[in-house]
Amino acid sequence: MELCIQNLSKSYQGKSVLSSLNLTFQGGDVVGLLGKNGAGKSTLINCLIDLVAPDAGQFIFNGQVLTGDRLAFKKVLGILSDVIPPIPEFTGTDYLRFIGLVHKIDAVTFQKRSKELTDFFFDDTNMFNKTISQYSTGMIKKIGLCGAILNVPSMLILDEPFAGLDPVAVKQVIAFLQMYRRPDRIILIASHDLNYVEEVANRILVLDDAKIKFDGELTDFTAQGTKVISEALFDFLAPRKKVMTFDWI
Ligand SMILES: Nc1ncnc2c1ncn2[C@@H]1O[C@H](COP(=O)(O)OP(=O)(O)OP(=O)(O)O)[C@@H](O)[C@H]1O
Repeated sequence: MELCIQNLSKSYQGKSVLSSLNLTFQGGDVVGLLGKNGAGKSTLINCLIDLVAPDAGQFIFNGQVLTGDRLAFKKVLGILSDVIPPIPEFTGTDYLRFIGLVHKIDAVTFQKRSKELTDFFFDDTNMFNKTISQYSTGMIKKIGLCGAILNVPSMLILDEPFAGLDPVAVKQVIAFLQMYRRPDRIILIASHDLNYVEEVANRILVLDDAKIKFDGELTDFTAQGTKVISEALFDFLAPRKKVMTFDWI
């Protein structure tokens, strides 16, 4: 399992968000994608999952350049992103059934996977008969995660998976990801929840000024654990010092 991103560029209204990025993801990678608000993390993900057309660049999946509908790649993809939320008019059960149909998962396999996933992530299974429009933020995230995993994706992409989850749910997601990572799977997690990222990632990517500022092992990023991850990120991003001039406070 290998995905190469070559010379990926994207601008919005003349402002470069991604500038000639080159990256390779390999099986076993659990990547924490970090960066400030507006750094381009979601744009990178959206280009990767074919929601946003890049200005330039190509994706090479297992040696094949992805073109057209990229179906071979999408079949092995699992995505959790607020940009494509679970359909609010569906019940949780219907939503998972819909995902199962999209991936042509047979009925017996579907029953087993959906039951085991929902039993793991949810306490109150009565909710599955209610429409997703009645779910809380965390419940929407969890049903979205169940949907993302249903096809047992080789590439699992999670955009802000921890945002809106209570601490118990976060623990469940982390435990699940620790179970899910394998030498033949890639997990890409864009998140600001650095301590949670640290519990699952083995590789860190930092995006800043449309470029990759850091790409390496988590242990190198934190200088063999001598820095906490937030401090390490702070060092890379070196934010401008702003002078406080609130004379009205
Ligand atoms: N559809 C769009 N039209 C115009 N500009 C956009 C669009 N989508 C994103 N941008 C701009 O691209 C830049 C990167 O946005 P993006 O959402 O990728 O950042 P991010 O790193 O995911 O941020 P955050 O951490 O806040 O989620 C921002 O300046 C944003 O305003």
